[in-house]
Amino acid sequence: MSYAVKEIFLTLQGEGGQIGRTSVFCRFTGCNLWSGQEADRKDAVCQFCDTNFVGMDGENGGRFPDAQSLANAIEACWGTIRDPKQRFVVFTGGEPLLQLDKVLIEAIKQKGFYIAVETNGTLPVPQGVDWICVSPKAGAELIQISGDELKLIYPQEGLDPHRFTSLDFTTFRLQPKDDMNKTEHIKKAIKYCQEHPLWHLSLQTHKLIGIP
Ligand SMILES: C[S@@+](CC[C@H](N)C(=O)[O-])C[C@H]1O[C@@H](n2cnc3c(N)ncnc32)[C@H](O)[C@@H]1O
Ligand SMILES: Nc1nc2[nH]cc(C(=O)O)c2c(=O)[nH]1
Ligand code: SF4
Ligand SMILES: [Mg+2]
Repeated sequence: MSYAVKEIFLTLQGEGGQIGRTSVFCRFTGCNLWSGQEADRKDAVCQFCDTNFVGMDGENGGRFPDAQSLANAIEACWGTIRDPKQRFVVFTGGEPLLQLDKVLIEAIKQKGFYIAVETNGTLPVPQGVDWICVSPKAGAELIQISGDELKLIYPQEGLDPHRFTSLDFTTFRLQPKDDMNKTEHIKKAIKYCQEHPLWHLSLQTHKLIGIP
């Protein structure tokens, strides 16, 4: 199978339980909850997306003919100066589970990478992923009901965080929705966490420090 990739870049994981960790981000093209076109946003299942996942024109993006060529590109992005024992890749998108498969996971594992995924939870995570972050979306059926973190964007109309607390996740995080009312959403998320301490606040720290 070939893989459509928007971009591959080195950064720090900005969100959630692996925050601050040097990471290669592999952002796949395409999503099942929005076309990525602004004209379609208001009719999309997921309407608050902060990401451009359309096309293959980003840094190191392109159509990779097979798992080996994509694994090689991810390895090259980690580079030779960084400790190979710390190799860490985050598969995101778009929706990575539309493309991330066992063959790619195996090729990446061969290179000694710890594998994390950021998913909307509408598709099952294949075996072999080391860190599963699920971010459910109002109006989309949740299929992946276990993982390392459930990261709920807050607030979402019609989504009560309580609905998820019996699921098999190690940690539960609320991430304030980044839009024109961000300040208000941060306040609301803080209040919710303080009243429901199962939930921990997750901030998008890469945006605070101006890295991708
Ligand atoms: C761009 S998504 C890609 C992965 C996957 N499609 C998903 O939704 O989880 C990466 C992360 O950013 C979060 N996110 C997207 N738009 C956001 C926004 N406006 N404010 C805060 N978090 C956002 C998502 O919920 C997800 O946790
Ligand atoms: N630095 C950084 N951390 C992130 N964590 C999740 C992200 C994503 O878009 O999936 C993201 C991102 O886009 N950049
Ligand atoms: S599901 Fe994820 S990638 Fe798709 S539109 Fe929503 S936040 Fe963006
Ligand atoms: Mg992002």
